[in-house]
Amino acid sequence: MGLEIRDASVVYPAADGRAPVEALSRVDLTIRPGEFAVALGASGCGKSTLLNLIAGFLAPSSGDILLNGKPVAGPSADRSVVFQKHALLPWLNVVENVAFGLKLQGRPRAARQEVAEKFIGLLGLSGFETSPVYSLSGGMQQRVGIARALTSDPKLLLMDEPLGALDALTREKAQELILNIWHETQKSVFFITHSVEEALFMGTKLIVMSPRPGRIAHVFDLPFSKRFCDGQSARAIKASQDFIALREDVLAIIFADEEAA
Ligand SMILES: Nc1ncnc2c1ncn2[C@@H]1O[C@H](COP(=O)(O)OP(=O)(O)OP(=O)(O)O)[C@@H](O)[C@H]1O
Repeated sequence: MGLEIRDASVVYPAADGRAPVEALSRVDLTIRPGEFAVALGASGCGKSTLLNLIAGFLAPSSGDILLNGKPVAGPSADRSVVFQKHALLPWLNVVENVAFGLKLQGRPRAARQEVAEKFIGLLGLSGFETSPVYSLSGGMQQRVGIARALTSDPKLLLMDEPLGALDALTREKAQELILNIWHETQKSVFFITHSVEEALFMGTKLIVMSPRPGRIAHVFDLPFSKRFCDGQSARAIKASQDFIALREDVLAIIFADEEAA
């Protein structure tokens, strides 16, 4: 059943003498179990607002957000969020950061340790358990943030430009790592990016959004992440004819939307 958004709109009220902002207008979206949905679009088209709705940080002005048929009434452990700025606790080490949510839930120390070790291994951070997080590279810190998000075993992983601050090479490696984890854990994902290439490579569903008012303008099914999980190399996929053709089509759509706005 997964996540279902029905005719959802968000209006931020007028403030400081400015007019109200229609950040999202009449959005319909379904994210099925195991689906990797990627939202792409110009700045201000409502991507983060959509993520905040799904996370339960924000209620829609109208419409419905349903998870497995039940209305989303606020944040919950079944939806974990990874932000661009990883929001780690700098005075704690890697394992303490990864286990932090479990500690808040009151899980016993041994159980916390076991779950944290599992995800530290999955994210390729073994050997760094006791390192203070400030001593790690940006890419490693982001992996700590992803490991922490996975510890609550969320049904849906929400990622707001998680790789935006990484250098190009680290970013490509992180894309592959996230796809491998997605494939292994079969989670549903909602992922925001500004990179067309990243969106096409990672998603099974591409949501192209337009601004003023923010809305879903186009939805595409994507085959490329499945090819990666079936063993094709990321470079070969990104250099393939159909990938390049779709990348150009999507860029043309985004530029046309920009000019029309
Ligand atoms: N709390 C708020 N109060 C008023 N307006 C807001 C608020 N948050 C966002 N907005 C406005 O709503 C619109 C959508 O913002 P949102 O952050 O969702 O877009 P975005 O696509 O995520 O942008 P970006 O890519 O720059 O992060 C923008 O016009 C923004 O200025």
